[in-house]
Amino acid sequence: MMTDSQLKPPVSVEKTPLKPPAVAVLAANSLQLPSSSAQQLASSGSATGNPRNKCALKPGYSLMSWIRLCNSGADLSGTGGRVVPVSRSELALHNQVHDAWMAIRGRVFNVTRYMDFHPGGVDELMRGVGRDATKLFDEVHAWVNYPQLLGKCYVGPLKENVATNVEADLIRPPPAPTELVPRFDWIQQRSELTLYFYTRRMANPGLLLKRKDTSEVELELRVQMASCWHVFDFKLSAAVVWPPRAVRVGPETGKIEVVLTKQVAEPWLTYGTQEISKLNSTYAEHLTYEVVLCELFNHDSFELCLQSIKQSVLLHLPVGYHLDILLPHNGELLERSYTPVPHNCLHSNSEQIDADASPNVRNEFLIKYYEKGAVSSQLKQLQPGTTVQLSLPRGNFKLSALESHRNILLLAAGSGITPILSLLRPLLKRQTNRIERLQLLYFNKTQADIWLKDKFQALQDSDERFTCKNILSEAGGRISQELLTPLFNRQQAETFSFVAVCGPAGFNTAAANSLKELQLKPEQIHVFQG
Ligand code: HEM
Repeated sequence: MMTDSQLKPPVSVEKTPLKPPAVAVLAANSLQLPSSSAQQLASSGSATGNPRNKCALKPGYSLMSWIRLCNSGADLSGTGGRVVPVSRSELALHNQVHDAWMAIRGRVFNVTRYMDFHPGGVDELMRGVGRDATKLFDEVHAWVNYPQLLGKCYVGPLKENVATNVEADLIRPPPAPTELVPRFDWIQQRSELTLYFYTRRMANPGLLLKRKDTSEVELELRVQMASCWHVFDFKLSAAVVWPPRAVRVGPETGKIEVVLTKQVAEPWLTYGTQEISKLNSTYAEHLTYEVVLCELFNHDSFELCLQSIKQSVLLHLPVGYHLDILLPHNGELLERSYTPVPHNCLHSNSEQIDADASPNVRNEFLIKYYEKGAVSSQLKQLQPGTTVQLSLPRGNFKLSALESHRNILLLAAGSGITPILSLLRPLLKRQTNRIERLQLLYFNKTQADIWLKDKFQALQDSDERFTCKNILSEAGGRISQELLTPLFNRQQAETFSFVAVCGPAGFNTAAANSLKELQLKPEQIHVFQG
Protein backbone atom coordinates (compact mmCIF):
# COMPACT_ATOMS: atom_id res chain seq x y z
CA MET A 1 0.00 0.00 0.00
CA MET A 2 1.21 3.50 -0.84
CA THR A 3 1.81 5.98 1.91
CA ASP A 4 1.06 9.66 1.41
CA SER A 5 4.70 10.58 1.26
CA GLN A 6 5.27 8.15 -1.59
CA LEU A 7 2.73 9.79 -3.84
CA LYS A 8 4.45 11.88 -6.44
CA PRO A 9 3.12 13.28 -9.67
CA PRO A 10 4.18 11.19 -12.64
CA VAL A 11 6.84 13.17 -14.49
CA SER A 12 5.46 12.24 -17.86
CA VAL A 13 2.32 14.30 -17.51
CA GLU A 14 4.27 17.53 -17.21
CA LYS A 15 5.65 19.45 -20.15
CA THR A 16 8.42 20.88 -18.02
CA PRO A 17 10.34 18.81 -15.48
CA LEU A 18 8.78 18.92 -12.06
CA LYS A 19 10.65 21.23 -9.81
CA PRO A 20 10.21 21.71 -6.11
CA PRO A 21 8.67 24.70 -4.48
CA ALA A 22 11.77 26.22 -3.01
CA VAL A 23 12.99 29.36 -1.43
CA ALA A 24 15.77 29.46 1.07
CA VAL A 25 14.36 30.67 4.35
CA LEU A 26 17.35 32.42 5.76
CA ALA A 27 17.98 35.49 7.82
CA ALA A 28 19.85 38.31 6.18
CA ASN A 29 23.25 39.01 7.58
CA SER A 30 24.21 35.79 9.14
CA LEU A 31 22.89 32.49 7.99
CA GLN A 32 20.27 31.59 10.55
CA LEU A 33 17.05 29.70 10.60
CA PRO A 34 14.12 29.95 12.95
CA SER A 35 14.62 27.01 15.32
CA SER A 36 11.52 25.03 14.30
CA SER A 37 12.32 25.17 10.61
CA ALA A 38 15.94 24.49 11.37
CA GLN A 39 15.00 21.19 12.96
CA GLN A 40 12.72 20.34 10.11
CA LEU A 41 15.31 21.21 7.51
CA ALA A 42 18.13 19.49 9.27
CA SER A 43 16.40 16.22 8.68
CA SER A 44 15.29 16.86 5.10
CA GLY A 45 18.47 18.48 3.87
CA SER A 46 16.37 20.74 1.68
CA ALA A 47 16.50 24.48 1.78
CA THR A 48 12.76 24.51 2.04
CA GLY A 49 12.10 21.27 3.81
CA ASN A 50 10.66 20.14 0.52
CA PRO A 51 10.27 16.37 0.61
CA ARG A 52 10.72 16.11 -3.18
CA ASN A 53 14.38 16.87 -3.02
CA LYS A 54 16.03 14.96 -5.78
CA CYS A 55 19.49 14.28 -4.60
CA ALA A 56 20.33 12.46 -1.39
CA LEU A 57 22.98 14.52 0.34
CA LYS A 58 25.91 12.72 1.95
CA PRO A 59 25.72 12.55 5.75
CA GLY A 60 27.09 15.74 7.23
CA TYR A 61 26.10 17.83 4.18
CA SER A 62 22.70 19.08 5.25
CA LEU A 63 21.65 22.72 5.02
CA MET A 64 22.32 23.01 8.74
CA SER A 65 25.88 21.81 8.28
CA TRP A 66 26.34 24.37 5.50
CA ILE A 67 25.10 27.13 7.77
CA ARG A 68 27.48 25.95 10.46
CA LEU A 69 30.36 25.97 7.99
CA CYS A 70 29.42 29.47 6.80
CA ASN A 71 29.39 30.75 10.34
CA SER A 72 32.62 28.95 11.28
CA GLY A 73 34.88 31.65 9.89
CA ALA A 74 36.26 29.29 7.19
CA ASP A 75 37.53 31.13 4.10
CA LEU A 76 34.87 29.89 1.69
CA SER A 77 35.59 32.45 -1.01
CA GLY A 78 39.30 31.59 -0.98
CA THR A 79 40.19 35.27 -1.06
CA GLY A 80 40.73 35.76 2.65
CA GLY A 81 37.69 38.01 2.82
CA ARG A 82 38.89 40.40 0.10
CA VAL A 83 36.57 41.34 -2.76
CA VAL A 84 38.44 40.68 -5.98
CA PRO A 85 37.05 41.74 -9.37
CA VAL A 86 37.11 38.78 -11.77
CA SER A 87 37.50 38.86 -15.54
CA ARG A 88 35.65 36.38 -17.74
CA SER A 89 38.91 34.68 -18.72
CA GLU A 90 39.89 34.29 -15.06
CA LEU A 91 36.43 32.93 -14.26
CA ALA A 92 36.82 30.31 -17.02
CA LEU A 93 39.92 28.93 -15.29
CA HIS A 94 37.91 27.93 -12.21
CA ASN A 95 35.89 25.16 -13.79
CA GLN A 96 36.97 22.09 -11.83
CA VAL A 97 35.10 20.35 -9.07
CA HIS A 98 37.92 21.21 -6.64
CA ASP A 99 38.17 24.80 -7.91
CA ALA A 100 34.75 26.00 -8.99
CA TRP A 101 33.66 29.58 -9.48
CA MET A 102 30.35 30.70 -10.91
CA ALA A 103 28.93 34.11 -11.85
CA ILE A 104 25.32 34.94 -11.14
CA ARG A 105 23.97 38.39 -11.98
CA GLY A 106 27.41 39.92 -12.27
CA ARG A 107 28.75 38.48 -9.02
CA VAL A 108 31.29 35.68 -8.85
CA PHE A 109 31.01 33.00 -6.15
CA ASN A 110 33.44 30.29 -5.21
CA VAL A 111 31.13 27.26 -5.02
CA THR A 112 33.87 24.68 -4.40
CA ARG A 113 32.93 24.09 -0.79
CA TYR A 114 29.19 24.18 -1.63
CA MET A 115 29.49 21.26 -4.11
CA ASP A 116 28.51 18.47 -1.73
CA PHE A 117 25.88 20.62 -0.07
CA HIS A 118 24.06 21.41 -3.31
CA PRO A 119 20.63 19.72 -3.09
CA GLY A 120 20.60 19.23 -6.88
CA GLY A 121 23.90 17.34 -6.72
CA VAL A 122 27.48 17.96 -7.83
CA ASP A 123 26.93 17.21 -11.53
CA GLU A 124 24.13 19.74 -11.77
CA LEU A 125 26.12 22.47 -10.04
CA MET A 126 29.10 21.71 -12.30
CA ARG A 127 27.00 22.70 -15.33
CA GLY A 128 27.31 26.33 -14.26
CA VAL A 129 30.95 26.58 -13.19
CA GLY A 130 33.62 28.68 -14.91
CA ARG A 131 31.02 30.91 -16.53
CA ASP A 132 28.09 33.24 -16.18
CA ALA A 133 25.41 30.81 -14.98
CA THR A 134 22.62 33.36 -14.46
CA LYS A 135 20.35 31.99 -17.17
CA LEU A 136 20.85 28.37 -16.18
CA PHE A 137 20.33 29.17 -12.51
CA ASP A 138 17.10 31.01 -13.24
CA GLU A 139 15.84 28.26 -15.51
CA VAL A 140 16.29 25.69 -12.76
CA HIS A 141 15.35 27.57 -9.63
CA ALA A 142 15.11 31.36 -9.88
CA TRP A 143 13.52 31.38 -6.44
CA VAL A 144 16.56 30.04 -4.60
CA ASN A 145 18.09 32.75 -2.43
CA TYR A 146 21.69 32.40 -3.61
CA PRO A 147 22.99 35.76 -2.25
CA GLN A 148 22.25 34.47 1.21
CA LEU A 149 23.34 30.87 0.78
CA LEU A 150 26.58 31.89 -0.90
CA GLY A 151 27.22 35.12 0.98
CA LYS A 152 30.49 33.82 2.40
CA CYS A 153 31.59 32.46 -0.99
CA TYR A 154 31.60 35.85 -2.72
CA VAL A 155 34.80 36.43 -4.66
CA GLY A 156 33.96 39.73 -6.37
CA PRO A 157 32.15 41.39 -9.24
CA LEU A 158 32.49 40.05 -12.75
CA LYS A 159 34.84 42.59 -14.33
CA GLU A 160 32.47 43.98 -16.89
CA ASN A 161 30.24 44.82 -13.92
CA VAL A 162 32.97 46.44 -11.84
CA ALA A 163 31.66 49.89 -12.48
CA THR A 164 28.30 49.04 -10.95
CA ASN A 165 27.56 49.47 -7.29
CA VAL A 166 28.32 46.03 -5.96
CA GLU A 167 26.38 46.35 -2.74
CA ALA A 168 23.29 47.51 -4.56
CA ASP A 169 23.79 44.65 -6.96
CA LEU A 170 23.50 42.19 -4.10
CA ILE A 171 20.01 43.24 -3.33
CA ARG A 172 18.74 44.43 -6.67
CA PRO A 173 16.01 42.13 -7.97
CA PRO A 174 16.73 40.28 -11.18
CA PRO A 175 15.74 42.25 -14.26
CA ALA A 176 12.13 41.54 -15.02
CA PRO A 177 11.72 39.32 -18.03
CA THR A 178 9.50 41.09 -20.50
CA GLU A 179 6.92 38.34 -20.43
CA LEU A 180 7.06 36.18 -17.36
CA VAL A 181 4.42 33.49 -17.23
CA PRO A 182 4.10 31.98 -13.76
CA ARG A 183 5.46 28.44 -13.71
CA PHE A 184 3.00 25.81 -12.58
CA ASP A 185 3.81 22.74 -10.53
CA TRP A 186 1.83 20.37 -8.35
CA ILE A 187 2.22 17.64 -5.78
CA GLN A 188 -0.27 15.37 -4.14
CA GLN A 189 -0.81 13.37 -1.05
CA ARG A 190 -3.52 10.76 -0.71
CA SER A 191 -6.02 13.31 0.56
CA GLU A 192 -4.64 16.58 -0.83
CA LEU A 193 -3.64 18.25 -4.04
CA THR A 194 -1.32 21.25 -3.91
CA LEU A 195 -0.96 23.63 -6.84
CA TYR A 196 2.12 25.83 -6.99
CA PHE A 197 2.74 28.91 -9.10
CA TYR A 198 6.15 30.52 -9.23
CA THR A 199 6.38 34.10 -10.39
CA ARG A 200 9.65 35.75 -9.42
CA ARG A 201 11.27 37.18 -6.34
CA MET A 202 9.61 40.36 -5.09
CA ALA A 203 6.89 39.98 -7.72
CA ASN A 204 4.27 40.65 -5.04
CA PRO A 205 1.64 38.65 -6.94
CA GLY A 206 -2.09 38.80 -6.38
CA LEU A 207 -4.41 35.83 -6.64
CA LEU A 208 -7.99 35.32 -7.65
CA LEU A 209 -9.36 31.84 -7.33
CA LYS A 210 -12.82 31.11 -8.61
CA ARG A 211 -14.93 27.99 -8.49
CA LYS A 212 -16.77 27.70 -11.78
CA ASP A 213 -20.49 27.61 -11.04
CA THR A 214 -20.81 24.91 -8.46
CA SER A 215 -18.39 22.61 -10.18
CA GLU A 216 -16.10 20.58 -7.97
CA VAL A 217 -13.54 19.95 -10.69
CA GLU A 218 -13.37 23.24 -12.60
CA LEU A 219 -11.38 26.10 -11.14
CA GLU A 220 -10.21 29.37 -12.56
CA LEU A 221 -7.02 30.63 -11.00
CA ARG A 222 -5.66 34.04 -11.92
CA VAL A 223 -2.24 35.25 -10.95
CA GLN A 224 -1.88 39.03 -10.95
CA MET A 225 1.53 40.46 -11.70
CA ALA A 226 1.53 44.26 -11.77
CA SER A 227 -1.38 45.06 -14.09
CA CYS A 228 -1.42 41.76 -15.97
CA TRP A 229 -3.42 38.66 -15.11
CA HIS A 230 -2.32 35.16 -16.07
CA VAL A 231 -5.32 32.89 -16.15
CA PHE A 232 -5.12 29.15 -15.50
CA ASP A 233 -8.33 27.27 -16.26
CA PHE A 234 -8.20 23.94 -14.50
CA LYS A 235 -10.22 20.84 -15.03
CA LEU A 236 -9.14 18.60 -12.21
CA SER A 237 -9.05 14.81 -12.40
CA ALA A 238 -11.64 14.45 -9.66
CA ALA A 239 -13.68 16.49 -7.24
CA VAL A 240 -12.16 18.65 -4.52
CA VAL A 241 -13.66 20.35 -1.51
CA TRP A 242 -14.35 24.08 -1.70
CA PRO A 243 -12.97 26.36 -0.35
CA PRO A 244 -9.34 25.25 -0.44
CA ARG A 245 -7.73 24.09 2.79
CA ALA A 246 -4.97 26.66 2.62
CA VAL A 247 -3.80 29.41 0.31
CA ARG A 248 -0.39 31.01 0.69
CA VAL A 249 0.84 33.90 -1.37
CA GLY A 250 4.46 34.96 -0.84
CA PRO A 251 4.98 38.60 -1.82
CA GLU A 252 8.74 38.20 -1.44
CA THR A 253 9.24 34.71 -2.84
CA GLY A 254 6.67 35.22 -5.57
CA LYS A 255 5.38 31.75 -4.80
CA ILE A 256 1.69 30.85 -4.58
CA GLU A 257 0.45 27.66 -3.01
CA VAL A 258 -3.14 26.41 -3.10
CA VAL A 259 -3.90 23.31 -1.02
CA LEU A 260 -7.09 21.52 -2.01
CA THR A 261 -8.69 18.62 -0.17
CA LYS A 262 -9.71 15.70 -2.40
CA GLN A 263 -13.29 14.60 -1.94
CA VAL A 264 -12.14 11.01 -2.13
CA ALA A 265 -8.75 10.31 -0.63
CA GLU A 266 -6.93 8.37 -3.29
CA PRO A 267 -3.90 8.86 -5.55
CA TRP A 268 -4.55 10.60 -8.86
CA LEU A 269 -2.65 9.83 -12.04
CA THR A 270 -2.53 13.51 -12.88
CA TYR A 271 -3.92 16.74 -11.51
CA GLY A 272 -6.09 17.04 -14.62
CA THR A 273 -5.71 19.60 -17.40
CA GLN A 274 -5.23 23.34 -17.60
CA GLU A 275 -5.40 26.07 -20.21
CA ILE A 276 -3.42 29.26 -19.88
CA SER A 277 -4.43 32.67 -21.15
CA LYS A 278 -3.71 36.27 -20.34
CA LEU A 279 -5.81 39.31 -19.52
CA ASN A 280 -4.25 42.68 -20.04
CA SER A 281 -4.33 45.77 -17.91
CA THR A 282 -7.42 47.18 -19.55
CA TYR A 283 -9.48 44.18 -18.48
CA ALA A 284 -12.13 45.25 -16.01
CA GLU A 285 -14.47 42.99 -14.14
CA HIS A 286 -16.67 43.47 -11.16
CA LEU A 287 -17.12 40.76 -8.59
CA THR A 288 -20.36 40.47 -6.68
CA TYR A 289 -19.91 40.38 -2.93
CA GLU A 290 -22.41 40.40 -0.10
CA VAL A 291 -22.26 42.19 3.18
CA VAL A 292 -21.76 39.80 6.10
CA LEU A 293 -21.09 42.42 8.73
CA CYS A 294 -21.38 46.18 8.93
CA GLU A 295 -20.95 47.61 12.40
CA LEU A 296 -19.49 50.58 14.21
CA PHE A 297 -15.80 50.36 14.97
CA ASN A 298 -15.40 53.64 16.84
CA HIS A 299 -17.15 57.00 17.06
CA ASP A 300 -16.70 57.83 13.36
CA SER A 301 -15.72 54.64 11.62
CA PHE A 302 -17.20 51.26 10.86
CA GLU A 303 -16.15 47.84 9.91
CA LEU A 304 -17.42 46.30 6.69
CA CYS A 305 -16.94 42.64 5.96
CA LEU A 306 -17.70 41.39 2.45
CA GLN A 307 -17.87 37.85 1.19
CA SER A 308 -18.16 36.67 -2.35
CA ILE A 309 -21.53 35.26 -3.30
CA LYS A 310 -21.65 31.55 -2.40
CA GLN A 311 -18.02 32.03 -1.32
CA SER A 312 -17.11 31.23 -4.88
CA VAL A 313 -14.23 33.71 -5.18
CA LEU A 314 -11.09 33.99 -3.13
CA LEU A 315 -9.08 37.15 -3.46
CA HIS A 316 -5.55 37.93 -2.27
CA LEU A 317 -4.44 41.45 -3.10
CA PRO A 318 -0.84 42.28 -3.91
CA VAL A 319 0.64 44.13 -0.94
CA GLY A 320 -0.20 47.85 -1.11
CA TYR A 321 -3.04 47.40 -3.63
CA HIS A 322 -6.65 48.49 -3.15
CA LEU A 323 -10.13 47.67 -4.42
CA ASP A 324 -12.98 49.85 -5.53
CA ILE A 325 -16.31 49.25 -3.82
CA LEU A 326 -19.23 50.04 -6.13
CA LEU A 327 -22.71 50.62 -4.86
CA PRO A 328 -25.83 51.47 -6.85
CA HIS A 329 -27.66 54.40 -5.29
CA ASN A 330 -30.54 56.47 -6.73
CA GLY A 331 -29.77 55.31 -10.26
CA GLU A 332 -26.09 56.20 -9.89
CA LEU A 333 -23.11 54.00 -9.25
CA LEU A 334 -21.17 55.21 -6.23
CA GLU A 335 -17.54 54.18 -6.27
CA ARG A 336 -14.64 54.62 -3.84
CA SER A 337 -11.25 52.93 -3.32
CA TYR A 338 -10.43 51.15 -0.09
CA THR A 339 -7.58 48.92 1.03
CA PRO A 340 -8.81 45.87 2.94
CA VAL A 341 -7.24 45.34 6.34
CA PRO A 342 -5.02 42.26 6.60
CA HIS A 343 -6.79 38.99 7.12
CA ASN A 344 -7.47 38.22 10.81
CA CYS A 345 -6.40 41.71 11.84
CA LEU A 346 -9.83 42.65 13.19
CA HIS A 347 -11.17 39.34 14.37
CA SER A 348 -8.35 37.14 15.55
CA ASN A 349 -8.15 36.71 19.33
CA SER A 350 -4.49 37.48 19.13
CA GLU A 351 -3.39 41.07 19.46
CA GLN A 352 -1.03 40.51 16.57
CA ILE A 353 -1.46 42.12 13.18
CA ASP A 354 -0.95 38.89 11.41
CA ALA A 355 -2.46 36.49 8.96
CA ASP A 356 -2.51 32.79 8.44
CA ALA A 357 -3.00 30.55 5.47
CA SER A 358 -6.75 30.20 5.83
CA PRO A 359 -8.36 31.13 2.54
CA ASN A 360 -9.50 34.69 2.13
CA VAL A 361 -13.16 34.22 1.26
CA ARG A 362 -13.86 37.48 3.08
CA ASN A 363 -12.45 40.94 2.64
CA GLU A 364 -12.61 43.24 5.63
CA PHE A 365 -12.51 47.02 5.53
CA LEU A 366 -12.23 49.74 8.13
CA ILE A 367 -13.97 52.83 6.83
CA LYS A 368 -14.17 56.32 8.23
CA TYR A 369 -17.55 57.85 7.58
CA TYR A 370 -18.37 61.42 6.89
CA GLU A 371 -21.95 62.59 7.41
CA LYS A 372 -21.79 64.30 4.04
CA GLY A 373 -19.61 61.65 2.40
CA ALA A 374 -21.49 60.37 -0.63
CA VAL A 375 -20.07 56.84 -0.46
CA SER A 376 -19.12 56.24 3.18
CA SER A 377 -22.50 57.40 4.50
CA GLN A 378 -24.24 54.91 2.19
CA LEU A 379 -21.88 52.05 2.90
CA LYS A 380 -22.38 52.55 6.63
CA GLN A 381 -26.06 51.75 6.28
CA LEU A 382 -25.61 48.47 4.45
CA GLN A 383 -27.43 45.51 5.94
CA PRO A 384 -26.06 41.96 5.95
CA GLY A 385 -27.13 40.23 2.74
CA THR A 386 -26.98 43.39 0.59
CA THR A 387 -24.80 42.98 -2.46
CA VAL A 388 -22.08 45.34 -3.66
CA GLN A 389 -19.56 45.10 -6.47
CA LEU A 390 -15.80 44.95 -6.03
CA SER A 391 -13.30 45.85 -8.70
CA LEU A 392 -10.24 43.74 -9.34
CA PRO A 393 -7.25 44.81 -7.22
CA ARG A 394 -5.56 47.99 -8.45
CA GLY A 395 -2.43 49.84 -7.56
CA ASN A 396 1.04 50.87 -8.58
CA PHE A 397 2.94 49.99 -5.43
CA LYS A 398 6.19 48.15 -6.13
CA LEU A 399 7.32 46.03 -3.23
CA SER A 400 10.65 45.53 -5.01
CA ALA A 401 11.36 49.26 -4.64
CA LEU A 402 11.75 48.67 -0.89
CA GLU A 403 14.03 45.66 -1.26
CA SER A 404 17.29 47.47 -0.80
CA HIS A 405 16.03 49.44 2.22
CA ARG A 406 16.41 48.18 5.76
CA ASN A 407 15.28 51.29 7.63
CA ILE A 408 11.84 52.33 6.57
CA LEU A 409 9.62 55.10 7.83
CA LEU A 410 5.84 54.93 7.47
CA LEU A 411 3.76 58.10 7.67
CA ALA A 412 0.01 57.56 7.96
CA ALA A 413 -2.80 59.94 8.73
CA GLY A 414 -6.26 58.82 9.83
CA SER A 415 -7.77 56.14 7.60
CA GLY A 416 -4.63 56.34 5.45
CA ILE A 417 -3.32 53.71 7.81
CA THR A 418 -4.91 50.88 5.78
CA PRO A 419 -2.38 50.58 2.92
CA ILE A 420 0.42 51.10 5.45
CA LEU A 421 -1.04 48.28 7.55
CA SER A 422 -0.77 45.93 4.60
CA LEU A 423 3.00 46.57 4.44
CA LEU A 424 3.83 45.70 8.03
CA ARG A 425 3.76 41.94 7.91
CA PRO A 426 5.49 41.47 4.54
CA LEU A 427 8.23 43.89 5.54
CA LEU A 428 8.86 42.43 8.99
CA LYS A 429 8.83 38.91 7.56
CA ARG A 430 11.20 39.76 4.74
CA GLN A 431 14.07 37.29 4.65
CA THR A 432 16.34 38.99 2.16
CA ASN A 433 17.98 42.18 3.38
CA ARG A 434 16.15 41.86 6.67
CA ILE A 435 14.46 45.01 7.98
CA GLU A 436 16.40 46.74 10.76
CA ARG A 437 13.94 49.43 11.70
CA LEU A 438 10.35 50.07 10.76
CA GLN A 439 8.86 53.15 12.33
CA LEU A 440 5.26 54.25 12.00
CA LEU A 441 4.23 57.83 12.71
CA TYR A 442 0.47 57.74 12.94
CA PHE A 443 -1.23 61.14 12.75
CA ASN A 444 -4.73 61.61 14.14
CA LYS A 445 -6.79 64.39 15.67
CA THR A 446 -7.44 62.84 19.09
CA GLN A 447 -6.67 59.66 21.03
CA ALA A 448 -10.16 58.41 20.24
CA ASP A 449 -9.43 58.50 16.51
CA ILE A 450 -6.53 56.07 16.64
CA TRP A 451 -7.34 52.77 14.95
CA LEU A 452 -5.99 49.44 16.20
CA LYS A 453 -3.90 50.99 18.94
CA ASP A 454 -3.61 47.70 20.86
CA LYS A 455 -2.48 45.83 17.77
CA PHE A 456 0.30 48.30 17.09
CA GLN A 457 1.35 48.14 20.72
CA ALA A 458 1.38 44.34 20.60
CA LEU A 459 3.45 44.36 17.45
CA GLN A 460 5.88 46.79 19.01
CA ASP A 461 6.15 44.55 22.09
CA SER A 462 6.77 41.44 20.04
CA ASP A 463 9.17 42.84 17.44
CA GLU A 464 11.77 45.30 18.60
CA ARG A 465 12.38 46.47 15.04
CA PHE A 466 8.91 48.04 14.91
CA THR A 467 7.88 51.22 16.70
CA CYS A 468 4.67 53.19 16.49
CA LYS A 469 4.40 56.80 17.58
CA ASN A 470 1.03 58.51 17.71
CA ILE A 471 0.99 62.17 16.82
CA LEU A 472 -2.14 64.11 17.70
CA SER A 473 -3.12 67.39 16.13
CA GLU A 474 -5.12 68.35 19.24
CA ALA A 475 -1.73 68.35 20.99
CA GLY A 476 -0.22 70.48 18.22
CA GLY A 477 1.45 67.64 16.31
CA ARG A 478 1.47 67.83 12.53
CA ILE A 479 3.54 66.68 9.60
CA SER A 480 6.38 69.11 9.00
CA GLN A 481 10.02 69.28 8.10
CA GLU A 482 10.91 70.11 11.72
CA LEU A 483 9.22 66.93 12.89
CA LEU A 484 10.97 64.76 10.30
CA THR A 485 14.45 66.29 10.39
CA PRO A 486 15.70 64.43 13.51
CA LEU A 487 14.77 61.15 11.82
CA PHE A 488 17.15 61.75 8.94
CA ASN A 489 20.48 62.10 10.64
CA ARG A 490 22.94 61.19 7.92
CA GLN A 491 25.66 60.55 10.46
CA GLN A 492 23.74 57.50 11.61
CA ALA A 493 24.21 54.38 9.51
CA GLU A 494 20.65 53.30 10.16
CA THR A 495 18.96 56.50 9.06
CA PHE A 496 15.70 55.97 7.17
CA SER A 497 16.27 55.47 3.48
CA PHE A 498 12.69 54.88 2.35
CA VAL A 499 9.38 56.46 3.32
CA ALA A 500 5.84 55.30 2.54
CA VAL A 501 3.14 57.93 3.00
CA CYS A 502 -0.65 57.71 3.09
CA GLY A 503 -3.18 60.24 4.23
CA PRO A 504 -5.47 62.95 2.86
CA ALA A 505 -4.14 64.95 -0.11
CA GLY A 506 -2.89 67.86 2.04
CA PHE A 507 -1.00 65.50 4.33
CA ASN A 508 0.58 63.65 1.40
CA THR A 509 1.75 66.88 -0.23
CA ALA A 510 3.17 68.25 3.01
CA ALA A 511 4.97 64.97 3.70
CA ALA A 512 6.38 64.69 0.16
CA ASN A 513 7.58 68.32 0.20
CA SER A 514 9.26 67.92 3.58
CA LEU A 515 10.97 64.74 2.46
CA LYS A 516 12.26 66.43 -0.69
CA GLU A 517 13.65 69.24 1.44
CA LEU A 518 15.41 66.57 3.45
CA GLN A 519 17.12 65.47 0.21
CA LEU A 520 15.20 62.23 -0.29
CA LYS A 521 15.06 61.22 -3.91
CA PRO A 522 11.73 60.42 -5.59
CA GLU A 523 12.64 56.72 -5.69
CA GLN A 524 12.94 56.77 -1.88
CA ILE A 525 9.33 57.85 -1.39
CA HIS A 526 6.05 56.13 -2.16
CA VAL A 527 2.87 58.08 -1.69
CA PHE A 528 -0.37 56.12 -1.65
CA GLN A 529 -2.98 58.45 -3.10
CA GLY A 530 -6.14 58.43 -1.00
C1 HEM B 1 23.74 27.13 -12.17
C2 HEM B 1 23.91 25.87 -11.98
C3 HEM B 1 22.96 25.06 -11.17
C4 HEM B 1 22.22 24.02 -11.60
C5 HEM B 1 22.20 23.45 -13.00
C6 HEM B 1 21.44 23.57 -10.48
C7 HEM B 1 20.58 22.51 -10.52
C8 HEM B 1 19.75 22.13 -9.51
C9 HEM B 1 18.80 21.08 -9.59
C10 HEM B 1 18.54 20.23 -10.83
C11 HEM B 1 18.16 21.01 -8.41
C12 HEM B 1 17.06 20.08 -8.06
C13 HEM B 1 15.80 20.84 -8.40
C14 HEM B 1 14.74 19.96 -8.90
O1 HEM B 1 14.60 18.90 -8.41
O2 HEM B 1 14.01 20.36 -9.78
C15 HEM B 1 18.70 22.02 -7.56
C16 HEM B 1 18.27 22.27 -6.29
C17 HEM B 1 18.80 23.26 -5.52
N1 HEM B 1 19.83 24.09 -5.83
FE1 HEM B 1 20.80 24.21 -7.58
N2 HEM B 1 21.69 24.32 -9.41
C18 HEM B 1 22.63 25.26 -9.77
C19 HEM B 1 23.18 26.22 -8.97
C20 HEM B 1 22.86 26.41 -7.67
C21 HEM B 1 23.50 27.37 -6.82
C22 HEM B 1 24.62 28.33 -7.22
C23 HEM B 1 22.91 27.27 -5.62
C24 HEM B 1 23.29 28.06 -4.42
C25 HEM B 1 22.57 28.83 -3.79
C26 HEM B 1 21.88 26.26 -5.70
C27 HEM B 1 21.03 25.88 -4.68
C28 HEM B 1 20.06 24.93 -4.78
C29 HEM B 1 19.10 24.64 -3.74
C30 HEM B 1 18.97 25.34 -2.39
C31 HEM B 1 18.32 23.60 -4.22
C32 HEM B 1 17.17 22.91 -3.50
C33 HEM B 1 15.89 23.58 -3.71
C34 HEM B 1 14.84 22.95 -2.80
O3 HEM B 1 15.04 22.93 -1.59
O4 HEM B 1 13.85 22.50 -3.31
N3 HEM B 1 21.89 25.74 -6.96
N4 HEM B 1 19.67 22.68 -8.26
